[in-house]
Amino acid sequence: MVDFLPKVTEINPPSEGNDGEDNIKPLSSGSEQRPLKEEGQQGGRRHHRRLSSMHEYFDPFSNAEVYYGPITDPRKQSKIHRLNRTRTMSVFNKVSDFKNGMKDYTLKRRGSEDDSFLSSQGNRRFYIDNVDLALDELLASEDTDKNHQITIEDTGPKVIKVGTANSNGFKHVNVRGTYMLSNLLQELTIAKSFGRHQIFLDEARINENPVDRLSRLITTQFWTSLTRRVDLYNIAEIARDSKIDTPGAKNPRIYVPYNCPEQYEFYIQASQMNPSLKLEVEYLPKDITAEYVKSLNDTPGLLALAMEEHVNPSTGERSLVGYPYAVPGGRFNELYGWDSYLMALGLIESNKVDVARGMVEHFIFEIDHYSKILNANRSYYLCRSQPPFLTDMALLVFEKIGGKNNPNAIQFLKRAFRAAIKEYKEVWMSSPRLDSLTGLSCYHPDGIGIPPETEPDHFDTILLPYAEKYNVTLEKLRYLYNEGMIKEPKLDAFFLHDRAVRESGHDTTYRFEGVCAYLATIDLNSLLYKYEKDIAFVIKEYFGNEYKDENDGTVTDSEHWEKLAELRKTRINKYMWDEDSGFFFDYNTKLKCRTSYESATTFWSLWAGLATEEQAKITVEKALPQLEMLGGLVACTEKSRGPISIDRPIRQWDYPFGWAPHQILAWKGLSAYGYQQVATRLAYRWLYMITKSFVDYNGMVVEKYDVTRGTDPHRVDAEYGNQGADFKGVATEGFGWVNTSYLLGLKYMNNHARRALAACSPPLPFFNSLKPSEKKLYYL
Ligand SMILES: OC[C@H]1O[C@H](O[C@H]2O[C@H](CO)[C@@H](O)[C@H](O)[C@H]2O)[C@H](O)[C@@H](O)[C@@H]1O
Ligand SMILES: [Ca+2]
Repeated sequence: MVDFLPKVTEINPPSEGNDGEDNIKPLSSGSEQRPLKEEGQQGGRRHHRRLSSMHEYFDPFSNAEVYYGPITDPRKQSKIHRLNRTRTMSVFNKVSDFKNGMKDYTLKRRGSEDDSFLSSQGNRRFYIDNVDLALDELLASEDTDKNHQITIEDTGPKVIKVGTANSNGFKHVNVRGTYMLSNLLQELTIAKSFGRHQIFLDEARINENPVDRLSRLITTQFWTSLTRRVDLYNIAEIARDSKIDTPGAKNPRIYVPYNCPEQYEFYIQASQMNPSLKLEVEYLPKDITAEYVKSLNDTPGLLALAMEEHVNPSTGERSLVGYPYAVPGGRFNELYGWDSYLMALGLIESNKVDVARGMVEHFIFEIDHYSKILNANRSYYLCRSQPPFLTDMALLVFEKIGGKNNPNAIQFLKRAFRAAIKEYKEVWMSSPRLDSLTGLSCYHPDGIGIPPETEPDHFDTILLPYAEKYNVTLEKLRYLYNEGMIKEPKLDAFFLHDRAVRESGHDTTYRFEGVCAYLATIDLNSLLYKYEKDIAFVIKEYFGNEYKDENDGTVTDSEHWEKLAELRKTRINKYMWDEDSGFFFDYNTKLKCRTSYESATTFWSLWAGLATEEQAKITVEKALPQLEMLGGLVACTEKSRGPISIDRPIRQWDYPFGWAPHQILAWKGLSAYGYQQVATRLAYRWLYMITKSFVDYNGMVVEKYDVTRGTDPHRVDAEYGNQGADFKGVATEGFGWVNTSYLLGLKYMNNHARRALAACSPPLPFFNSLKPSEKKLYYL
């Protein structure tokens, strides 16, 4: 057996005195210096292990489970593995000041850093003997604003001493700067979460190129943290929801479709196995009405999703287990509609096809049992959907699981397209979402009352005049209105549109306020065009060009769907295209006029492939300059958004905020029309912003960014704030669609751009520094 631990070598006691600089805090390996001992070793003789050889065995960038797993635990190594090689050790003559606990040092001389450390040529390691104490010391010294993160806003010394592995922690070196210190904080926090008290830490791990570090974390850690897979033991945890705070929301609850008795049994079994978790299991009725959904507002619950049967190979026992899926992150701890598509793109990029596939399975289940792809699988989302992407998602997964050469993949594709056709017809091409005059579709979900998942004060400005009118508190007003005890048609209209806004995924924006349900948006109609084209393709290729719809008995062929797509394209051009501005605008079906709100979703026409070459050119020439900001595409122009005031608060899907879905769809659309260089330029901007806040703000990756801010773009004080910013010590999830955008954006970057990103080179200086031939790569 190979031995992984260096041989224990006897050393002289370290000398008194400081090996470092003035006033630099040492990151203690204990208030008392505790050299590593052999397990079972008697006190008295101090031993020193030479540790640097472990590099040959441990990848500094391995996953946390490995890096902080038992094999690297200094306390366990003697039991597990030892290195079978020895090497001459440094011998230290001084006793470290660490034994005096943390204190300020007086610089005695400078050439005191661990020489072997300095000469170790990149294979440098730290040894931290007391992770808890080191964390406390690091935070006490560097987290001056006490938010458990080390950021550029902290005003600490920005340098701390860390013991070297070669010296068994007796000698130390300086770790400097926000980025390294915050990475140190992150690593210590992770080590602690693995129950580790002592660690070896490669310098390379906390000094890693930030582009590499972030993409590594997304691929190996963030997706894992965001992935859920229901089983008998975790359902109570998965069902928990931080969004609703009513007494009836205290216990976790799962709602099961009326015709899924196996699932009902499964959840009952789960609740009986651990009664202390108080999991409540309820059947849903066959007919799910808006009235019924409203009646669940105070007793919200998770909605059951697709499960597969597992057979235990040794016992033959059968059990259900959920298909895996990813949640967006932050407070959004359930399966979402369009987030799932956007995450699937990144998951596939990270070779996590099973999760992407699982989400398609869930969508098929949702269409079958809830008659739509849900906004998300919580009871309060039962009436509304989100932007539809199922056909593209299914095709992407299909290709990854073997495509036309795999009969199972073909079956999967057919099931997904049957569901998508049902969704297309029954959700998007039926009343109330279909506008029969134009033949275009609107976001227009059913529902009653105030959406319960929103932040409590979100509607205060709207509700206040009514509270005054009825001389009641806002809370009372909400109750009276939700229970239908007061009738206010204007509020009804407001909430009809508000629900539509939420169905659009763009909650909220002044583009949609008070009007959304009547708008045939360029977003939705581009997506439906893509559905029609994809359905035409799949019917031709995989259904023998004849599709019999079991639900309505119709038989259609590819040509039929091509015609539908052409028709929609004609209508979009007629009602939405504005050549003067270069935008596709939404069409107001009530007022029968085109709107003029300039939105980044105009690029969805390119993503779907419905714009002409000429329209794409005009879009690039005219619309793009209105939307291109420091950090990429902004959601809408400042002009369209209009002035902001106390009575007209800022909305998160408006200027100055930028969102990953807008970037991703625009990059793809532009590339498809030959504007790959424009996509590259936009991607550089977006990645720069993400990388910079990752570096400056303790590894933070958030839901959305202020694309006009150079310094702290993650700071978004709109509506429910920014998701992903609120963590202690280490961010473990990122945010789903931003994770994807980072991985996809990097595909546009050459080595030069990657290096510039790693150096956080701002877009303009970077673009200006390029040679003319290089500028072309960015359409400059
Ligand atoms: O709770 C308020 C709203 O939150 C969701 O919207 C936002 O997060 C979603 C998940 O990332 C995302 O799909 C959506 O585009 C965001 O605006 C939710 O979807 C809304 O229905 C909800 O009211
Ligand atoms: Ca801080």
